[in-house]
Amino acid sequence: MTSYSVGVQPRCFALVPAAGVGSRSGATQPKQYVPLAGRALMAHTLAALQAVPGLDATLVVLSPEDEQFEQAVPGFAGERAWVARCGGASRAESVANGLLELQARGAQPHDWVLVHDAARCLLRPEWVQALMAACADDEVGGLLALPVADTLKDEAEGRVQATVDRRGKWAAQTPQMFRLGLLQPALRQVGDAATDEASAVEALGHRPRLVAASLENFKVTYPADFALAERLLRTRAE
Ligand SMILES: Nc1ccn([C@@H]2O[C@H](COP(=O)(O)OP(=O)(O)OP(=O)(O)O)[C@@H](O)[C@H]2O)c(=O)n1
Ligand SMILES: C[C@](O)(CO)[C@H](O)COP(=O)(O)O
Repeated sequence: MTSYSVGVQPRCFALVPAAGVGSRSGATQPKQYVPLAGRALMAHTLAALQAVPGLDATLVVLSPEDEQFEQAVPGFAGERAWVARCGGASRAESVANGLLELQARGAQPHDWVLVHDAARCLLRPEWVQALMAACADDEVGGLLALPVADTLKDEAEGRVQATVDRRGKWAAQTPQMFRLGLLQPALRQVGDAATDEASAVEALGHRPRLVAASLENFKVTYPADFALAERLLRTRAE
């Protein structure tokens, strides 16, 4: 594979896919705009990323039909905070379109891209820093993740088919951090089949690094997740 370790200092960009509709959330608007602890869910996510030292810029990828962002996250856009309404029909397409936007803004193949779900609003800057430190000298890159703590079941028609050996199993979170020059061809090859960036990179034969994060870095997905996220955000603010 291409060796990026010698020569120019890579830059680090955050790319936040935020073009989903939140169909599982039960909300009447895209879940990234649901108010939590005084501001839109996604405003918490972006504030955490903006507090990470060493991130050169953050790009938010919105749906082309989005009319809410500027009101929901006032004052976001700036020199190091970019917004593009180039979201696609799937998360993978939104990320791929975001990578093209980063390129158009000068990102180079050796630069790092940290893809983070807008819906993971409990992110802490120190977890991102831990990922960046772990991947800085890595050829491939890596992701935040959590070793599975529950017993895992395989299901068929509402009944247990089998108990799955959970040893060595991790639940993938975000950010997921890869070089632009690796992630772009990986997503191009795998397309919508990739539910995360790591699986696209894995499909090219690489083994991303796993960096342990926290249960708190969960993705708001189902109706009950909003109340949990709000409680945690309010506790942090105390
Ligand atoms: N076409 C899409 C679909 C998803 N996302 C983003 O990808 C992240 C993780 O996806 P998920 O939790 O699945 O969000 P939704 O697709 O909005 O939710 P659902 O699958 O319940 O509809 C979210 O921040 C979401 O906005 C995106 O940018 N473009
Ligand atoms: C990328 C991700 O957050 C890793 O857990 C997750 O796969 C995204 O959610 P989706 O439901 O697959 O879109």
